[in-house]
Amino acid sequence: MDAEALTPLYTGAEVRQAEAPLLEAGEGPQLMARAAWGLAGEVAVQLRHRRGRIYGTRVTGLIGPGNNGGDGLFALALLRRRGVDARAVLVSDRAHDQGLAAFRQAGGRLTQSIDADVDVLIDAVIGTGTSGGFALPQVPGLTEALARESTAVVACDAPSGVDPGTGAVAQEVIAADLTVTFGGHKLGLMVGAGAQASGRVVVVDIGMAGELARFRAEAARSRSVVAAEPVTPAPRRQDHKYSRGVAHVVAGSHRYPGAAVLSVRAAVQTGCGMVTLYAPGPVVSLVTAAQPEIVGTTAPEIPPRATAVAVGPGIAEDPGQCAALDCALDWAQRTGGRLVLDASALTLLAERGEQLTAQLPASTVLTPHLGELRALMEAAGRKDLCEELEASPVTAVEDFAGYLGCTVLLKGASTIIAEPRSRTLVHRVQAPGLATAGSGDVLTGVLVALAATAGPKVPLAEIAATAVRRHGQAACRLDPQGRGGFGASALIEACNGAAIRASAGTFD
Ligand SMILES: NC(=O)C1=CN([C@@H]2O[C@H](COP(=O)(O)OP(=O)(O)OC[C@H]3O[C@@H](n4cnc5c(N)ncnc54)[C@H](O)[C@@H]3O)[C@@H](O)[C@H]2O)[C@@H](O)CC1
Ligand SMILES: Nc1ncnc2c1ncn2[C@@H]1O[C@H](COP(=O)(O)OP(=O)(O)O)[C@@H](O)[C@H]1O
Repeated sequence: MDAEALTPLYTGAEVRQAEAPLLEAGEGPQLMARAAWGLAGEVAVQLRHRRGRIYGTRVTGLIGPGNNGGDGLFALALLRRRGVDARAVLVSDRAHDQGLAAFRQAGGRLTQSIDADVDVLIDAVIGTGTSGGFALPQVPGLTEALARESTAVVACDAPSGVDPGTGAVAQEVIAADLTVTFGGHKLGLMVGAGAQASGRVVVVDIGMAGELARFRAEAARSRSVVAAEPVTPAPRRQDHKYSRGVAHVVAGSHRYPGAAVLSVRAAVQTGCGMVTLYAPGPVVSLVTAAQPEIVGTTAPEIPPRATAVAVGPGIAEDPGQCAALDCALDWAQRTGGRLVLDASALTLLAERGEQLTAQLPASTVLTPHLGELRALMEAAGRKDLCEELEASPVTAVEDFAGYLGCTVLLKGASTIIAEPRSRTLVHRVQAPGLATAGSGDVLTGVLVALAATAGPKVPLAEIAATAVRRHGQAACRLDPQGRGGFGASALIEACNGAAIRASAGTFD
C-alpha cells in the first residue's frame, strides 16, 4: 500500500497542537473563517437536498462558549446572507464575541428554544476543547429536534459528547447525521461509539495541511484511515499458478458447510494462483460443485505450496478442524507464512486460555468481531482491555496486538487493524448491509487470497486493510443507498479482483 493511499487520522489534541503555531502567528480568524465557510457550505448542501432550496429554509445553531461556537456563529451569518432564517441558541453565558457580532450584523436572531420546523440543527456546543462529561443543554425543543427525521443534525468539528481523540462518548451526546470536521480526519469520529454518533464525516481543508503534515512526521506513532484502493498484486506476465500464490482455506463443517463455500469462492474471485480447501469430505464435494477450480483435501496438514492459510469460517464442532488449526499454527511458526484466524478458530484459541498468547506466530492476523475480541481478551488474561475498548477502541486493539505479538483486526462498521510496531489502520464504511451472516467469511476469503499473492515486504496490516476496503467497496457497489438488500453470496462477485483493479482510484 503506498503512502498516498492512506489518509492520516489525528486526535483532537494533535490538531490543536498542529494549529498552535498558526494561532500564535495571528491566523486564528482566517482559520475560523474557512471552517465557517466549509460548515455553511455543507449545511447548504443538506438544505438543497432536503428542501430543494436554501432561501427561506430554517437553520438553528446550538452555540457553546468557545471557538467551536464561534465557527457556528460565523457559519450561521453566512447562511443568513443566503436568505436562511438563521437562529442561535447560546447554551452558555459566554459566546465568541466576533462570531456573535457577525451573526447579529447579518440579521441572525437569538432564540431560547428550537422550533418544530427547523431544517438543520447545527451542534456548535463543543469541539476539540471538550473535557469531562457532557450533558445535553436544557433547551426546549432540543430532544424533539434530535429525534425528528425532518431535522438534520450537523455537528461542527465533532459532535458534542464525543471525545475526538478516542471515540468514547459521554453519557449524553448530540448524535449527528453529518459531521463537518476541520483540518484532518479525527480518530474519535472514525471508531467506536464516536463513529456512530458522527454520522457521515466530511473533512474541510482550512489551510493547515502543512502544519499537520509536519506534525505527523514528528509523531512517534501514526495512525491512518484507509482512504483509497492501494496497489494490489496483479499477475505478472511470466507467472504460473504456484508463483502467483496458493491460498489454503480451512473452513466448513457438517453443521456449517456454507461458510466454506463463501470463503473459498471469495478467495477465487479475489484472484490467486490456486485455492485449496481442507474440510470434511461432504463439504469438499459441495464446494467443488460450486467452484470446480478449487483443490480439496481431507488431510489437515498444510499443503506444501501454500503461501497463506486461513482457518476458521464455520469449523465449529468438528474435531478434525482443531488438528488443522494446530497444523496451521505450526506451519506459520516454521515458515513465517501469513495466517488468518477467524470465527471458530478464534473460539478454539480462546478455549486455550492464557496459553493462546504463546501459540501465535507474528505472521498471524486475528479477525474477530467485538464479541470474539472480548472473549479473546478475557481468555488471554487481559480483561482490562475489554474496558479500554469502550474508552479508546484503537488503543485497546493496539495494546492487545502488542501483547499477543501479532496483527489484530477488529471488524465492525469501523474496522481497526493494529500490527505491532506498525501504524494502525482504520477503515470506516457506510455499508450497514454488511451486517449479514457470512459476510465475515467472504472477508476471510478475500484476505487470504491477497495474503497469498502479496509480496513478502507488504506488511500484513496493509494487506488486511486492502481486503477490508475491497469488502466495503463491494457492499457499496451492490447497495449504494445502504438499504441492505443483499446476502453474502452477492458480495463475492462484487469482490472480483479484475473488476476492482479496473476501477481502482475511481470508486469511493
Ligand atoms: N483555534 C482556532 O482559531 C480555531 C478553532 N476552531 C474551532 O474551535 C474548536 C476548539 O475551540 P476551543 O478551544 O475554544 O474549544 P471548544 O469550543 O471546543 O470548547 C471549549 C469550551 O467548551 C466548554 N466545555 C468543554 N468541555 C465541556 C463539557 N464537557 N461540557 C460542557 N462544556 C464544555 C469549555 O468551558 C470551553 O469554554 C474546534 O473544535 C473548532 O471547531 C476552528 O475554527 C479552526 C480555528
Ligand atoms: N454495520 C456495519 N457496517 C459496515 N460493516 C459491517 C457492519 N456490521 C458488520 N460489518 C462487517 O461485516 C463483516 C461481518 O463479519 P462477521 O461478524 O464475522 O460475520 P459472519 O461471521 O456472519 O461472517 C465484517 O467484515 C464487518 O466489518
